[in-house]
Order: sequence, then structure tokens, then C-alpha cells
Amino acid sequence: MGRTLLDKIWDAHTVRVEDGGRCVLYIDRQYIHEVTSPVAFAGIERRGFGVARPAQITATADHNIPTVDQHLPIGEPESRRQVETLAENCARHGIEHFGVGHPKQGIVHIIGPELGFTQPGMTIVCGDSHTSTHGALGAVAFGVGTSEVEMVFASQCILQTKPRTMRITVDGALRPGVEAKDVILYIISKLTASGGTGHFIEFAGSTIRSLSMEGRMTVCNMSIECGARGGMIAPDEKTFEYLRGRERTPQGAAYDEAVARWRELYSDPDAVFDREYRFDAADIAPMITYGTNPGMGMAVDGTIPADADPKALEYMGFRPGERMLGKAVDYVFVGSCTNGRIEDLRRFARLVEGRRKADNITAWIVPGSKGVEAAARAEGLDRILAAAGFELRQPGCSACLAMNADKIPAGKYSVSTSNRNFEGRQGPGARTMLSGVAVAAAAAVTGVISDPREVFDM
Ligand SMILES: CC(C)[C@H](C(=O)O)[C@@H](O)C(=O)O
Ligand code: SF4
Repeated sequence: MGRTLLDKIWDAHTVRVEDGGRCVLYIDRQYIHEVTSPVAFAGIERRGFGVARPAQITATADHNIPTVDQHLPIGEPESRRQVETLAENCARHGIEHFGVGHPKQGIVHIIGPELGFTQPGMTIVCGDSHTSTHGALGAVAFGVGTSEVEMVFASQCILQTKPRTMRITVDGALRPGVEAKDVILYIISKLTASGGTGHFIEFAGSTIRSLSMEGRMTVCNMSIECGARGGMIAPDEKTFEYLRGRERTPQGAAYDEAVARWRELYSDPDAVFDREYRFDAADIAPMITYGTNPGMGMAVDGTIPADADPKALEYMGFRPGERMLGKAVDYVFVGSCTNGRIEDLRRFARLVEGRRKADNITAWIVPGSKGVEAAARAEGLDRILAAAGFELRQPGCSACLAMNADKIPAGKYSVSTSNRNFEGRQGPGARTMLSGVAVAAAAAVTGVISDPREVFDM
């Protein structure tokens, strides 16, 4: 019987299968950040272990850092301590670390692919749920807990049960104004926030193939928001081109050899998945969420479902059957590991170019990495944004979660290109509506929830 892409990579990395079926899985790369690494470092030190393969670990500071005045010491003492601890731990164990202000610093899931650390066929973990992002390059990448971070430090392996497989196929051309984020918000709205539990998703079909690498990362990033362990896309010419010449990818003849290996990474035509779903791109509209989990999404021009969860609607201050169009917005956040890549900033800048930010909107436009920030400035996106009343900030997780200074005040409404709209996610009492870049741009210039296809004549 044919094998899935997950089978091929998983089996190639299985060192041993334990009684009970758990696998000792070899990990090619581990990413770490300041939030989930300190306890793991303390753990190996307490047990007298060193870090087995420091060269296969990459560290960056992203969650606890401010996105303005990064040259100043971090004001909040707890955050400052986290970030300093990461730097000290990395120095002690010989791990490459991109701290605040470093030209390669950024959100962990942005810099991995950007610097070429993430490559097809790899196994990749990080103590962070959105590690699934790296699956867009054809890697098996998933989030792990702090005790597993410690396991990888000590042995470069983890103990894992192999997930079940799921394929989600999306075919057809996307309608005007629809972007990768809308595709994944649509899929999660169909599967619900728990519909992928226990599975590893492979995204396939002509719509997925047509997406840029950045768009594929957006899709895989949010694959876990339906409960899946991870998401992946078989690598193709776009993937190989994206990786060509990146700082940490093989160069020259070694690159050609790598591509030859990467070409073997696909699910065999007769591979059988535990579950399959099919969607038609023509059914997907620009999306927005109305509730308090990412599965509570709808077309921006639709109405809130009559059977929507009453508790979620109470938190959001919405009622069943209402339209989202015209609803009040206070904050717009463009950024995060979901939509903080250069393509996202380009899209936002092009849409708002020649227009003005609405007076009632506070907007945070946050590049996902120093690399993205530098590219945006080199392309003059910062000037386009400034002319429209927007400021390009410095890279970090920012308003995606309330672990730094960028918090949405209680009761305020935020249109956010990030990935989670849980109660209090962007600050205690904050009300988050998830969307793609175009819906965020439309809200930013009109001051209310608007249909980007009308505002921008798409
Ligand atoms: C802080 C970290 C553990 C967390 C995660 O695992 O995802 C964060 O990145 C998030 O997005 O909620
Ligand atoms: S940007 Fe958001 S989702 Fe991504 S790693 Fe940071 S906090 Fe988590």
C-alpha cells in the first residue's frame, strides 16, 4: 500500500518503536523561545545533562518583547527576566540565539523558513503550538510541551505516538478578494475547533498549490486551530525556489542534491488517509470570526448563525442573526506568525495606499521578523503606510497574545490577522475578530467591519 507524506518522513525518523506503539522520533531541528524553554533548561541542568546537539537548536526572543523602542531595556520586569534568561541559557549551552535587535530576530515561526533552517523532509519541534507553520515546506513540524523540549535538549529525540492522517483537498480558483487566511478560516469553520483532533493534516489540491509559500504558511499555521497535531503541504517547485539561496539551506551542488531528495516527498497516489475532506474554492468568501474560538467564522457579508454559542456571543456583545458588516472596530492588528510575513505587509500597504486610516482606529502593523521589517523598509512600504496614517512597528508576537505591552483594552473590538480569538487572548476583556489582511485593511480605513471587495473594488 502507498504511504502518505507523513508516513515517509515519520518512518525515516523513527529510531525505535516502544511497547505500546510510541515512537522514539529523531528531531532534526528544535526552535526555542523565552516562554517555554527556561523550565526545560533548568530540568537538564538539575539532572546533570548537557544539550546533546546545540547546533540543531535555534533560539529567538518573540513573545515578551515590545514592538517599539526595542533599543531600550524591556520595561516590564517579568518579561525582561524571561528574555535575559533565554540569552543566558543559550550562551551557557552554545545555542545560536537571536535576541532583541539582532538582524535575524523575529517570531520563531517566521524566521525558521525565512532563514532556510526549515527544510522539506525534516522533523521539527518547538515548545509552541504554531510550530505547524513549518509544515508548509513539507516538514513534519509540531508543538511540544516543556518536558518534551527538555527531552530534545537531552537526546535530540522525543517519544511520540504517531498521529492519524487526514487530507484536506481544496480545488479551484479563489474568488477576488479571497486570500490564504480566508481558506483556513473557512476550513476551520467547517471542521469546528475540535474537528481535527488526533490527526495530522496534509493540505492538497489546486487551490493549495496556487498559494505562495507565505500563503501556505498561513494555512499550516492555523491547522492546529481545528485541534490537529499539525499541518503540511508536499513540497514542489515553489518550495524549492523559495529555499534556493537562503542563508541556512544547502548551497550549490548540495542544494541540487537536496532538491533531488525533496522531490520524493509526496503522498503516493494509492496512499490511504484515515479521514478525507474536500472543499471548493468558489465557496470561500473573505472571512471574519464572530465568536471566541477560531471555528466560529463566517463570510464577512453573512449573518451570525442563529445557533451560535450564547456564551461566546455574550462575551463579544453580539446577537444571533446580526450582520457583521458595519460593526464597531477600535483596533486593527496586522502581524503574528499567521500574517506577519512580507507578502502580508505588501498586501496591506497596497490596499491602504492613497487612503487614510479611520480616526477611531488604533492600528498596529507589526512585521514578523527583522528580515520582514528590513524588506518592508527597502520596498518603501513604511512610507506608503505612513502616508496613510499607519506606523510600521518592530518585530515580535505583539498583540497576538497579551504577554507584552501591546494589549487591547477590556471591551474594545479588535480586527486581528492573528490566529486565536479566545476570551482575553489580546488582553483581559478584549474582543477579537480574526480575519485576513484585506478585511483588516477594510476595517482600518472605514473604521467598521466592511467588505474589502466593496471598499477596494476587488
Ligand atoms: C506561549 C506559547 C506556549 C503559546 C503557544 O504554544 O502557542 C503561544 O505562542 C500562543 O500562540 O498561544
Ligand atoms: S505570534 Fe501569536 S501564535 Fe505566533 S508564536 Fe507568537 S503568540 Fe504564538
